[in-house]
Amino acid sequence: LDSDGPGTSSGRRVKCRGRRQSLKCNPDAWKKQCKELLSLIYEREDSEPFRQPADLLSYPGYQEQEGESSESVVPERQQDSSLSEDYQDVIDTPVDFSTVKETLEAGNYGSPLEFYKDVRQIFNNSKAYTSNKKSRIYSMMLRLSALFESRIKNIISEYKSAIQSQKRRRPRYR
Ligand SMILES: Cc1ccc(C(=O)N2CCN(C(=O)NCC(F)(F)F)CC2)o1
Repeated sequence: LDSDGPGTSSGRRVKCRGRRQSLKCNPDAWKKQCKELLSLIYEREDSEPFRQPADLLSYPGYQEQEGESSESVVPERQQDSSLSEDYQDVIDTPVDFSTVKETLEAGNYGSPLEFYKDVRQIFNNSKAYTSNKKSRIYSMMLRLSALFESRIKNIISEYKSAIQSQKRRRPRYR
């Protein structure tokens, strides 16, 4: 992501002379691009487990129902050790796509790098929480992460070169 791209080391990036909106020079273009990427993620079924905060309530039957005898039949899923520990005990920084979406729409990300950091936390939490690399949710995360990484790298490199070309140009007096 750090490669400057052609023509930026020596002279000015003539591509960005005075036409910010249409070319790859608009340092604010990343916001719309990240919103579009987030919509694409929401369209994927793979994102379903990551669209709202994870907690054991989302797994009905994992909580002792009121008045249920202590020898309640354990749903067979509970035997999957990957879910036996409380999510909040394992994960220090819970984050899901609904919080990322809110932050982006509120304009509370200063750059696509901050957006990238939060989304990567979603994926890292899933890696940390699973104890079974074959679990369905983990495999959903892997597919979603591959899609995300393939799209975010261009958003970030365009943002970085827009910033670079902004630094080299003469200050414009409004
Ligand atoms: C078995 C396994 C391995 C890794 C994960 C994982 O990444 N989790 C835990 C479950 N989870 C939710 O509980 N999500 C909330 C709702 F409502 F979608 F279920 C998503 C995050 O889970």
